[in-house]
Amino acid sequence: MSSHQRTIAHVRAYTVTGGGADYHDQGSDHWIDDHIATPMSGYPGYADSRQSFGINVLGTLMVEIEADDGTVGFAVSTGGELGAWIVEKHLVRFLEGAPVTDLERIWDQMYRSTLFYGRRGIVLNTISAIDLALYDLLGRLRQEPVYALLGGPVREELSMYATGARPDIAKELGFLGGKMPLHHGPADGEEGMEQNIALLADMRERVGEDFWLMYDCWMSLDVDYATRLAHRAHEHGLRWLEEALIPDDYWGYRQLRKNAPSGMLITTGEHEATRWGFRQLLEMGAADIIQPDVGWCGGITELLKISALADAHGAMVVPHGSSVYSYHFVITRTNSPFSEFLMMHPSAEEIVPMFSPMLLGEPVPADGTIRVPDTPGFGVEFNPEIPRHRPHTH
Ligand SMILES: C[C@H](O)[C@H](O)CC(=O)C(=O)O
Ligand SMILES: [Mg+2]
Repeated sequence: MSSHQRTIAHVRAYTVTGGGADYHDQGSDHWIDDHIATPMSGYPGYADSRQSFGINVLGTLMVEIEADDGTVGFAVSTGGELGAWIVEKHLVRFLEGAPVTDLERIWDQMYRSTLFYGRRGIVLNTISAIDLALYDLLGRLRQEPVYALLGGPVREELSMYATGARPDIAKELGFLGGKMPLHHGPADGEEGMEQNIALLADMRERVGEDFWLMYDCWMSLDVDYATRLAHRAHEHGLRWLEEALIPDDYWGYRQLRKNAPSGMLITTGEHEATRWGFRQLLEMGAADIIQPDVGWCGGITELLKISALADAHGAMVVPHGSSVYSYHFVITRTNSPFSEFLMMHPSAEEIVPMFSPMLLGEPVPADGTIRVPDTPGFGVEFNPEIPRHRPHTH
């Protein structure tokens, strides 16, 4: 029986804690929670740690989809118990009993039926996890890697940049660039600005002229501060300024892109979702690179549409994080020339798998490049030693 005749027999949703898809869910000594500037930095009680305001409250959502022959596909995203509830109590009705190849219809029904409480955020994370699990299932049924389902690779391997506290070590490890978290925003005044510039200058000194350095501002700035930072950082060869403003401020991004020094790229989009959100960014000329997260923007089904839109607007698509779920996509797109690797080692000094310890078989960069697994589906298994919990059933 060929895969289009197979149907979905069971859908199950689990929660998992401790790193993985909710990569902010780390120990307190991790670089990812070390006084990073955020939209909450103006509130003194929440400036030192992102966990203090709840960045890790969601946890990981794991969705498992079983076909009528017993083949199981799965995916993980950020979403935890809320996501599990949306799967089991609401969206499962569009899946069970349907042909496993009904990706477009299932996506459309999930999106339309949740419009009254969804459109982005946790609902789109959940829709993404289901869509990714369906792609994994389809790949397993057809015995093909997901990249083959998407039209095949346009290059042999992925070139990676590293996100973390140590671009100097990322350079030694062969990455093409290093993106650091910004530690100070408007609430830290001019002294904070000087510290931001001093860290960049120190890193530039360590890595030399040609290595890419970027700042990830995680939605923490305003247009004035971001413009001043961009011009100061330009003197130290900052390649791009990422997510400087809150995601809803499309007008601010448009202004910032106009204000930025020539040659500096303005990037954003990891907290944006769907073709309509990205249409807004692209039509307003708000970013040089868009950075959808395939686990949050609507899954592969939606990312294909976002990517086509970006291509027509002359913008690059460099997805945020997301490990294998991004890799299988990026390898098939000419307008996604490189990819992100989040350094999840606590001090960013060593390479560990991005969704560690949740996935088995997750590829890691060697000399700054990743070869995308050619095993069926996304090519990873859920680590059976990690406890998972099914909080709701249907
Ligand atoms: C480092 C950033 O603050 C965030 O944790 C990750 C991110 O935005 C990115 O990888 O991009
Ligand atoms: Mg970012």
